[in-house]
Amino acid sequence: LLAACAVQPRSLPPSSEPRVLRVGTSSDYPPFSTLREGQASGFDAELMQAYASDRGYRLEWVRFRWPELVADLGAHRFDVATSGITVRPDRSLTGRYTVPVARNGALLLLRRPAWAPAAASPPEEPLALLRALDRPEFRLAVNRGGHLERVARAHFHHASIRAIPDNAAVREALANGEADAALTNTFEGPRWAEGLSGIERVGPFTRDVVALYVEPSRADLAAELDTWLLQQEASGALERIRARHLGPGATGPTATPVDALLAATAERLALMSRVATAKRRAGLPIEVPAQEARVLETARKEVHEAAAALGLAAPRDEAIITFFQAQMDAAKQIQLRAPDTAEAPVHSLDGELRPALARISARISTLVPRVPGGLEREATRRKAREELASTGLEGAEMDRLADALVELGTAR
Ligand SMILES: O=C(O)C(=O)C[C@]1(C(=O)O)C=C[C@@H](O)C=C1
Repeated sequence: LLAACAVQPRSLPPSSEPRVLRVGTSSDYPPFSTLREGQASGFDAELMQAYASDRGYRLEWVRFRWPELVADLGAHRFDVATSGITVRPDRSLTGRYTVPVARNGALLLLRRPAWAPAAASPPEEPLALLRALDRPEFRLAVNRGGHLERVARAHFHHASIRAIPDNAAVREALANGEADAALTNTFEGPRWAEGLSGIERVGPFTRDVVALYVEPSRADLAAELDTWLLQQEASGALERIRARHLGPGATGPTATPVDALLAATAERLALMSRVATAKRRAGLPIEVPAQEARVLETARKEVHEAAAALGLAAPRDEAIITFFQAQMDAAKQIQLRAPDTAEAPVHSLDGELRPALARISARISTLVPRVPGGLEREATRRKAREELASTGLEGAEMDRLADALVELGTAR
């Protein structure tokens, strides 16, 4: 535990003790988080201090190391983790994400080795260049244990990957020539490239979403953070914090009902290859009508509760059911297409996967009554195709989800 960062609550009377919020931070990831002498700075610090001040918390910063993030959250070492945490299915199994706070993508900073193909004009397609570089003599540095190490291992099978526990040392390895390339992202990459010569930027070649990562039992905290983040996006305050710290690498807005619903849909679908694996191992069918009925009934109930709490009219039940049925029909398509790989991790359907799906569905339910009326169908379809691009859904399947989303705003 590191020194506390006291914030005077505005919303509590002066006599009452502010509630303590323990915030996990990697502290090594500018522009998100830097921690010096107990004082946090960066995007997360400003965001969380504004939240604490609005909602009457005193912040306590708790340092985590990337490889231990999931275990630390599971062990209740903090209430919420920040630090530019990418939404990823293995993390969805353990914690609760908030609505997204930023988007980004993986970027390779490359000092092209002599053996590599010469730079082409126009530049070669990023993924084709990555394939050409994937040879044993290619030395790639990456932060150990975080999202980017996964990206590195997914794209490079032959290269020599140096996974370094200290993020700052990753840039250093590129700077001093120990590595031919460093894998970074659109937030960090531009800073890392400053002062380095002969460096090319390759990508971005993934589309990722960043959110706050909440301890799984704290549904109350996750809902309060979501409400607050949606308000900050609507008022323009979140965009100003993004602009101050993240620059053009972060493409907002993200904390709107539509963006957040599409992000939740992508997060839900990203779990489906694991659901398919669990079912194959257990000899269970992909379609489980009894489970679908439970999901629909819970959704209907949760949407009505959320609408009542927000003082908003819920969409008609028919529109709620159509939207959630579209989620499950898409889920079944992804399961059908999921490759059967022997080394895929096997998770418990009832112990891990369905509880994780239920947490995401609960977030979807609180967003449904907030979907505005009058959404433009074609624009919503285009947005859905961007946000769901990596899910493996086909165009018509994404359109169906987009149309059901538009209907939520119309059917009141
Ligand atoms: O829980 C399951 O068995 C799943 O496969 C997930 C899911 C869903 O999307 O919630 C999808 C298809 C099934 O028919 C039931 C539910």
